[in-house]
This record gives sequence, C-alpha cells and structure tokens, in this order.
Amino acid sequence: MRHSPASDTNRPGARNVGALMRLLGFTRPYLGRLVAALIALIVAAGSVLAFGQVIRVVVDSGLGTGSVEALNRSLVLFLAVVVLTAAAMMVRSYLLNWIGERVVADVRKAVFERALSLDVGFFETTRAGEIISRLTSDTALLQIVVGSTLAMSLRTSLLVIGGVIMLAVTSPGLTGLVLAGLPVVILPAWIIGRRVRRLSRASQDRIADVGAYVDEVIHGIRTVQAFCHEPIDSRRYGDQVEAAFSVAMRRSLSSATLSGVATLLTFGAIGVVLWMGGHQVLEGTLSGGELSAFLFYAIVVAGAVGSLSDLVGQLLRGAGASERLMELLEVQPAILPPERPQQLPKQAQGRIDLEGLRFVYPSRPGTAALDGLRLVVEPGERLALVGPSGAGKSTLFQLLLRFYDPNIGVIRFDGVDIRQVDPHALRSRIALVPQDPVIFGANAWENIRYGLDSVSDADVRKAAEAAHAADFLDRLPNGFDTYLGERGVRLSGGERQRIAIARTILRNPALLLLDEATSALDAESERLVQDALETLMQGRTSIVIAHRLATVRNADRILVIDQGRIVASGRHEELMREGGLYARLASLQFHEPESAVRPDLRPVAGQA
Ligand SMILES: Nc1ncnc2c1ncn2[C@@H]1O[C@H](COP(=O)(O)OP(=O)(O)OP(=O)(O)O)[C@@H](O)[C@H]1O
Repeated sequence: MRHSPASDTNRPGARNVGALMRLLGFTRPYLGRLVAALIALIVAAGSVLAFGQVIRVVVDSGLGTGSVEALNRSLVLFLAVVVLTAAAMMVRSYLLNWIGERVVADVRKAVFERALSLDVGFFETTRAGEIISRLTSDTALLQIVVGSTLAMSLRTSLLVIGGVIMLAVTSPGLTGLVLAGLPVVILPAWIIGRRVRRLSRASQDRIADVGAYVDEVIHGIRTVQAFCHEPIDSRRYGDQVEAAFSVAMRRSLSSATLSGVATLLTFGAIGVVLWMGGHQVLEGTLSGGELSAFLFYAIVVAGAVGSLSDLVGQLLRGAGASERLMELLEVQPAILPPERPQQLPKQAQGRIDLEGLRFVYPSRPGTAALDGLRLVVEPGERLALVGPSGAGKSTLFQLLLRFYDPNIGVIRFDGVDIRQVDPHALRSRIALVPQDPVIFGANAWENIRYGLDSVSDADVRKAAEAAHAADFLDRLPNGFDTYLGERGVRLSGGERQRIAIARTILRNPALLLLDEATSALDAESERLVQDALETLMQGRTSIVIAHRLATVRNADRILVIDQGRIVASGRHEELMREGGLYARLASLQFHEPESAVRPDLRPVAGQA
C-alpha cells in the first residue's frame, strides 16, 4: 500500500480518532504504569472534589461551632486531604510524562526504522521535509497529547461529572439555577475559543513558513551573495515575520478577550450564586459551610468546562499528528527480502547477467527508461557505459542495486536472480561510487569506515593511502580526527571522490559501480583520482558511467546506450572507426585536452 502523505493535520474525524487509538497501542508494554497513573489521576480528581467537603466541615464544624478543638480537627483533615492530593498529582504527573516520553521515543524509532526500510521510489514521491517534520514536530505534539492532554481531558471530565454531582448533593435548588445559566457562560467562551484555536494554527503555519525560508536562504547563501540577492531576501523575510507577527497579535487579542470575557462571566455567575445562596443562608435553609462548598464546586466545574474546549482542540491536533505518523508506519516497502532468500555463492565472482530488461519508472509510465536490455558481464570485466543524457545509464545502476525491480526481465548476480536474494546480501557485494560522493558529519575515520566498525584504524589508513586520500587528510588541522562534512571541513570534488574510493576499498566489493564525475578536476587531482580508481578496479568487475577518455580507452568493452537500448558495443578504437553516436559523444563528452580527440571528431556546429 502506497500513501501520498496528507498534509492537513487538523482534520477531525473518525480516521483521526482511529489513529489516536492505534497510538494508544504503543502504551501496551507499559500497562502497569498506565494503570498506576490512572489510579493516581482518579485519586487526585477525587481529592480535589473532597476539598469542597473539607471546606464545609471547616466552616460548619470548625468555625460554626466556635470550638477550637473542632477547628483543629477539621484543619488536620484539611491537611490530610492536601497531602493526599499533592502526592496523587505528583505520581500522576510523573508517570504520565514518563509514558508520554516513552511512547514518543518508541514511535520515533519505529517511524525512522520504517523510513529507512522504504524503497527509493517512496522518497521520490515524498519530500524529505515532510518525513523530517513527521519525526520532529508531529512526535513533539504527540508527547504533549499522550503525556498531558489525554490525562487532563480525563481528569477534567471527572471533575465536571463529579463536581456537578457534588453540586446537586450540596444544594439541588442552586444546582438547577447554575445549570440553567451555564450556556450563558459557556457559549461566548466557546465561540471566542474557536477563533483563538484557528488563529493559533494560522500563527504556527506562518512561523513554519519563516523557518522554511531561513532554511532555503542559509543553504543557498553562496548563490544569494553571488547574485546580490540579500536585500530581496531581507525584505521577503521581513514580510513573512510581519505576517507572523500580525497573526500572533490577532490571536493575542482574541485570547485576551477570551480570558476577560471568561473571567467576567464566571465571576459574575459566582456573584449571582453567592447572592442567592446568601439569601438562603440568611433564611436558614442553607448552612454557611454548604454555601462555601457549593461555591468551591461551582468554580471547579466552571474552570473544568472552560478548559475542556481547549483540550478537545489539542486532542484533535494530536490525533492529526498521530494519523500522519501512523500513515508512515503503515507504508509497505516495494522492495522486500523474499520469504526464503536464496544464498549468493560463498565465493563472490561479480558476474552479471541481464535478460530482456525493461523498466519504466512508476512516475513516468509513458516511457521506458530501459528497454529490452540483454547483457552478460564476465567476472573482472571492465565495462564502460556511454550514452547521451537521459539514456538510462544511472537507471541500470539503480536496478543492479535493486532499488527498483524491472517490469520485465531478470537480473542475475553470480547466477542468482537478485529478487530471490536478501537485498542486504546483494548490496554488500556491490559498491557504488557516485559522481558527487556524500561526506557525512563525522571525522575521516568514521567517513571511511562508514559502518564497518570492526575495521582497525591501521586498515582505514591503508585504504586511505591506496585511495591517495591519506596525504591530504594528514594535512587537515587534526589529521584523520578532523570533522568533515557540512559543518566541518569542506572538501574539494577530487578529495571527496578519493574518500569515497577509500570507503569502497575497505568494503572489497565484487562489483564496482562507478559514476565518473562530469566536472573536470585539475590535472594533479585527476591523476590521483585515476590512480586510486585503477587500484580499486583491480580484480573486480566494474561498470563505469564514463566521462573520461582514459576510462573508455582502458575499458574491456564499451556499451553505447541510447533511449534505454544498447545501440553499439566494442572497444574504443572500433567504435571510433564506426563513427556514429559513440564517435560523436566521444568528441563532446570526454574531458581531455582537445588534441586527445581526433580533429575530425570535434563537435560540428549544430551537430550536438
Ligand atoms: N526517478 C525517476 N523517476 C522518473 N523518471 C526518471 C527517474 N530517474 C530518471 N528518470 C528518467 O529516466 C530516463 C533515464 O534516466 P537516467 O538517469 O538513467 O539517464 P542517464 O543516462 O544516467 O543520464 P545522465 O547521463 O544525464 O545522468 C530519463 O528520461 C530520465 O528523465
């Protein structure tokens, strides 16, 4: 099942509630703590309600009888209830927060693990930012919902129900009055509350816009400065900040109005109760203690009802967030290991067999990226792929690594259909050196080792030496310990390639997939990279997307690919003699001094 992620987190409804229920499934391992937390929650809510009775006792028995001893006794009772309430609240708060944090940690790990297991096709249709926002802001929202909102809603509901019962017990007459007047208090608060919620959401969205803009500008700072784009960015950013400010101010105004109106109505209503209750006390139909208790319950219920609408809003937001997360958890990878994976031969050879391969990218159903490819690559063979842009060369690499499965045809690696093999087993025998290798935010040791934790420092150094990377790494401020990557030392194109080559040497793959850099390196760097590649290719099968004359000259065989088909194959000299597409491409593509290409094959105006 493939999902295209929903972006609306606030849509209430059955699916949201369902997602929230699935989220609750994550609390199952912590059932014991959950039950303890619920007990603490009920005790805390109960003891808050008990306060009303304690107040009644203090007023009627303590103050009303005029006995010091009775007052002392009632205060001891008061203290006992205070201690019980405080202890229950503490336990509730700790346990629920613990569960909230735990569930969020578990959800984060589960979602990340799922994201890592998905096929590359998924990442083509889903923006990285979308997944990151799910892992960070959605899980943060969940933490609040699981750790507090759910509990607060339960507690508030208990308080409302319990409070109304206690009101009725204390004075049925006054309760009827309060219930009749309740809509007058709740309705305006509810209407303004909705507006506040809508504006908070809008304000969050504006802030997210501001964040996204900063991210884009900072990442592209070189382009921004090179094009003197600063004043424009500054102005656009300023506009966005002002937009965020203006929404925030509208929200603040509504929320200030809400608290003013709520205070006015609640206390006004309490004034009315006090006035009517006071009359009943004067008439002797109600005791002072009962009136105090009644007021206490009225305040508790009013406060609880007031916060319920907020809590429901938060719950819905949390439900939206959990829906987004659960959706990601349910995506099934398109590339899965078979149930009973076949083993590759123990001794890797690096033989490849492509049989009638046809592949269409799911997002481009109209055109075949590869069409009827038939090919055998012998162990140790050096194959160069040449073809115009968009011919399907990188696509072939993607299929060999089983990032996609072909629509028709079979790929065999050392005689075994790669669909019958665990993708990890297959990929551990293949190494890809991309055009622009990724350098991670770690030191050189980690960058070269990249997951092969058992490899010793001495072996890492040996690999770096073979890749001609040791010299420049040693010259860095802290040698191999220097932090590389985006926030560390920036490396030149040739240096990055040599690190990638060292990384590959350590892996000792049977098949090497190499996408040569299109950008020309300076002569010295070029020689070092070529030299390192030469070492790397010794004794393994290699398929190279060729952009260098030296590569095609040294290749055992060159395949010319055009529009997903093999249109010619042979050695450099043969293909040059044939003329045709290869000769034309050779003159255009290979980064070599002009004199290295036959003069008659230099691009002719209009021919490209
Ligand atoms: N992920 C993708 N989704 C849809 N179409 C794709 C995808 N990747 C490549 N294509 C299309 O498939 C065709 C073959 O692309 P491919 O990247 O294999 O070409 P290439 O020979 O490697 O080109 P270049 O030398 O420019 O890298 C092109 O038409 C390209 O637009």
